[in-house]
Amino acid sequence: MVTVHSGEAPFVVSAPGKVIMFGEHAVVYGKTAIAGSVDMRAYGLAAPRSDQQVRLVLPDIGVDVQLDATQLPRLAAGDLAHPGDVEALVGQRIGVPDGPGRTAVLAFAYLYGRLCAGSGAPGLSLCVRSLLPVGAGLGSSAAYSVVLAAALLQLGGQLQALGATAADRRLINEWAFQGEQVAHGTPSGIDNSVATYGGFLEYTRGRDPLPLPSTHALRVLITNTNVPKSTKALVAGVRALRDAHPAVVDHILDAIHGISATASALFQSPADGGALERQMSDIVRLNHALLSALGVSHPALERVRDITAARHMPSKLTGAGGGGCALTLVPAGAPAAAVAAELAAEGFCCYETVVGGPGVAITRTVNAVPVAAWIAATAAQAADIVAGFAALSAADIARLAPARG
Ligand SMILES: Nc1ncnc2c1ncn2[C@@H]1O[C@H](COP(=O)(O)OP(=O)(O)OP(=O)(O)O)[C@@H](O)[C@H]1O
Ligand SMILES: C[C@@](O)(CCO)CC(=O)[O-]
Ligand SMILES: [Mg+2]
Repeated sequence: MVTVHSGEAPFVVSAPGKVIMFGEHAVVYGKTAIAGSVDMRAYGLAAPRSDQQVRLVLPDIGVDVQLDATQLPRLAAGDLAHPGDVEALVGQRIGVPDGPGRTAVLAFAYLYGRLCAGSGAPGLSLCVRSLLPVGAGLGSSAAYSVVLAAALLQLGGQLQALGATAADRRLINEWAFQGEQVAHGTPSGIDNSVATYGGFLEYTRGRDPLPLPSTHALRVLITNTNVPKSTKALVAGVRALRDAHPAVVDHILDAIHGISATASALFQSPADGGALERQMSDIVRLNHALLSALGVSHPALERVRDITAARHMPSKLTGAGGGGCALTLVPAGAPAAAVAAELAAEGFCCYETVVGGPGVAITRTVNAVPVAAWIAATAAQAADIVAGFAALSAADIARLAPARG
């Protein structure tokens, strides 16, 4: 039987991962990138509690920590001025264990410290599960960060309408960006923006992300080459090439900007599906060729490209390159399953997904049934609501996603 903590009713927050469609690397130099949300999401169950205990459960990465809310320090804006500040302020104070979950716990403790800590701080149990692969370039850290920010803002009564208003989204995005900063230091902000707003975004550093009012949902195949990559090293490699050959590399970056501008116009155009697919195919091929010229492709990414090109499906690397993921456009009627099988036979992992789905969402009900009762019915053997949520199958977790608009 699932027990519910007293106080406010439990709620579920979810946020999508991202795929960069066009403009990676060039975005570092102030050029425009286009990214979209994928239909794989992170899901957080927030169960408010009245005993001032704070429990964070992250089953995907083996974290289950319980902290006394009065132990968690209240943090101020300047506390994230230097990398390592959060580590010093929070990590040592509350004794966060070393290991792969350390960053995730620190990001939570930082956001709780900024948004909730202090006298009368609310207690909660928060369990986050994700259907996104971790560290594969699909923005799992940003989806996690958006879930944290939205849950804590909701708990603190700072959202107007369960994250649905423009002001709510702006607030969630701002705080999620800070969560990403705890983890990464200097993220561009594109990942948390997509996880918050969903859909397609036009993103240029230093400007507000521009949601593209697209009516075209795109079917794509995302292939994880499973080749580990270092975003930092790849970005540094492009910088070294640009320093050595500015006159050449700046033209490549400008050309990539032109691709993003073309894509932005296409997403907003009333072009029919066929015309859109033809033009998108051209710019996918061009963008990959330009990224390859910048030295950020990899033999595994070229292999994905060759296999899909043979079936008339264009691919490009997505994210930093050097391994990680490739993005393949799936035109209507294309044999996606056959290509996915061929790619899987080479040891790659494929996900077919639709780009451009909903952003952050907070819900208190599942098909009109209160979250707690739905979890109780779905995970009947679990001892409490968090254990129930942790026990849900991936298919059940996916049922908590908002419907496409
Ligand atoms: N399911 C999850 N549970 C808890 N923490 C998670 C989860 N998914 C991601 N994270 C956090 O995000 C980190 C991985 O983020 P990282 O930025 O390295 O990869 P990514 O976001 O998947 O890829 P990219 O940033 O290149 O798109 C994890 O170490 C953890 O801190
Ligand atoms: C390579 C890059 O453009 C995208 C990595 O996902 C780096 C960045 O934008 O911070
Ligand atoms: Mg990330």
